[in-house]
Amino acid sequence: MTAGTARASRPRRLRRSAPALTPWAQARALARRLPTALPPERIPLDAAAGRTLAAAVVAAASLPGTDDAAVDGYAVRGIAPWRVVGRALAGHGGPAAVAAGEAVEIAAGAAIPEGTHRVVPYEEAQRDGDLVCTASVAARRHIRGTGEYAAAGDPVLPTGAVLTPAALGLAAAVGLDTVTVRRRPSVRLLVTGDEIVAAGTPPPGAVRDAVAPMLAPMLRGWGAEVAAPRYVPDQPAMAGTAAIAGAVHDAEVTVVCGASSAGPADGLHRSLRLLGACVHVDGVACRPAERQVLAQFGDRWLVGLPGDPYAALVAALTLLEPLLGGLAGRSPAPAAQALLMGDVRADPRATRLLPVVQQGAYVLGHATAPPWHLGDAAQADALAVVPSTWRPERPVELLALG
Ligand SMILES: Nc1nc2c(c(=O)[nH]1)N[C@H]1C(S)=C(S)[C@@H](COP(=O)(O)OP(=O)(O)OC[C@H]3O[C@@H](n4cnc5c(N)ncnc54)[C@H](O)[C@@H]3O)O[C@H]1N2
Ligand code: MOO
Repeated sequence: MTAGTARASRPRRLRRSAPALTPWAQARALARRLPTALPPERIPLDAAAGRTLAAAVVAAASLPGTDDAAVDGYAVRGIAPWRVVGRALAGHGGPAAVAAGEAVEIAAGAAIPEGTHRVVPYEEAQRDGDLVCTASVAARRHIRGTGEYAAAGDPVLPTGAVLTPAALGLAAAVGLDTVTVRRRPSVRLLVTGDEIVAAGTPPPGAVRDAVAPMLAPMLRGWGAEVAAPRYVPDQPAMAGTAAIAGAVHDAEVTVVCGASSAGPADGLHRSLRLLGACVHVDGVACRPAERQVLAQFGDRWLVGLPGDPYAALVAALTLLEPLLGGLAGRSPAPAAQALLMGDVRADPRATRLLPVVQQGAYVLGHATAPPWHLGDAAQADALAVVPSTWRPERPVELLALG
């Protein structure tokens, strides 16, 4: 078992009485900082979307690879008028050099013949037989210099960056077929509760699982490899402990939904004690989703989410998103901020997380969102983080809903 060394990360021993709550921002920071990034692997570009770079992308080729035309037109040398002596098409070469008073009709992307100093775009050129001239005295040369955007050997994307579609295009543009990324963390979700059904219309007394359908795509969006959820009964209690032991063995991150409170069927804490977990966070000072858990078994992690679906969403954004970011070695993105309008008040004892809708430069929040209902979150653009000290004129941080 690896215990954190910093004071803030020292694990708390599980107690029967209510443990002290970790402040929301501190819980997030711990989840981000405690894990060690997974090992790197080299993979093809077409498998790398959404992965995190474990090494900078370094240009193998200069971009552009040669001085080339930025527009279609005439590459010219000397003073107008110019006599057109040939054509240069991209990928096909053309006249290697021209003399003063000569021009080459050129396609965008074609290497410019030696000696030409400017490309006159078609729309600025007047052609008459072999001759071409221009009335434009524009200073733009319309020539891209070799390595103007990247020289071979230049880093073009830093370690920790997420490979977006544009980033993959850039890696290809500088001549790469593979990239070095972090291995994806594997995640197993355990959905607890005798009342929970995985599919169909729930009969009276049963509750349809709302958490696995919500969490699986979020986890994939955060770069995880997500195994099929397992449904775990509350009874017998050992079933939960065995399910957790199995999941911790199989996956880097185990997520337990429900059973995090102190009710008669809520066995998570008992299982953690039996399995010798190192508990870093046991309750977070936020509304909703106070009952969240972050625990460690060696290099394996467990996050406990409250069963109520909106509270589970809040807890996933509080602990799971930064934990997966830490395991993937991802550089934290700067937090989006906005001014918050609506009938909202801070809670003096906790950070509130509210679904908000974008309204121009502002976001609009509702006074409360009940922990058990996803109605507002399902139509929200983000969750706003409302600290206990918040005042209406202060911008709030926004958490993207994926
Ligand atoms: N004495 C107290 N009791 C409770 C408190 C409290 O402060 N004092 N807090 C309540 C709150 S708030 C929450 S949240 C729950 C957290 O409890 P658990 O994490 O143990 O969750 P469960 O009891 O298993 O379930 C709570 C609720 O959510 C429904 N649920 C569970 N899983 C799912 C799912 N996958 N999909 C949809 N709905 C789910 C479940 O049926 C319950 O209604 O503790 C309270 N108790
Ligand atoms: O505290 Mo519960 O975790 O909000 O719904």
